[in-house]
Amino acid sequence: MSGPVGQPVIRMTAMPADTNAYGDIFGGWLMALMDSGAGLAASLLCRGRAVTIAMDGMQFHQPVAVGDEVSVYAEVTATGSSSIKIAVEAWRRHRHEETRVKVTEAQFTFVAIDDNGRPRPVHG
Ligand SMILES: CCCCCCCCCCCCCCCC(=O)SCCNC(=O)CCNC(=O)[C@H](O)C(C)(C)COP(=O)(O)OP(=O)(O)OC[C@H]1O[C@@H](n2cnc3c(N)ncnc32)[C@H](O)[C@@H]1OP(=O)(O)O
Repeated sequence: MSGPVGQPVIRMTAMPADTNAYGDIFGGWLMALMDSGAGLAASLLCRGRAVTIAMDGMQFHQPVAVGDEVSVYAEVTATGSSSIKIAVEAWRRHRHEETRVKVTEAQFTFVAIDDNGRPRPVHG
């Protein structure tokens, strides 16, 4: 299996407070982590504020367990006038092992915005 896309942007340990009633880590926790990671990539590229406008193709391949190391990777795949498309993946690693497994992926679209919350050019 090939490795993660792009650059590492966030690394966290999954904690008991992040679980659902069955003891699995909430999908929403992973989505929030991925959104934050994509936001870092978007803000760096546009050198300012950027907001999420779309999240497409979210796939949860495998569950995440309490204690796992969860790493988020992001890669800018395209830019428009004000929009930025970012491929994001989350990978888990059991804290006692080296093997990493991709658990989640999605395509995020961010829009660079100005001080009035309106779209602005990504570059400039
Ligand atoms: C320095 C100290 C700071 C401290 C601070 C720290 C902060 C540390 C936290 C950071 C955390 C960040 C990561 C979380 C980021 C959120 O959680 S953001 C919150 C959730 N998102 C929102 O609230 C956004 C709500 N939406 C909006 O405000 C408006 O839709 C927008 C984004 C301003 C866009 O306005 P609009 O009139 O719809 O714009 P429009 O011109 O039609 O389209 C703009 C672009 O979006 C594209 N687009 C429109 N719809 C779609 C769609 N469905 N799919 C794909 N593309 C689309 C268009 O094609 C266009 O692209 P370009 O051709 O310009 O490239």
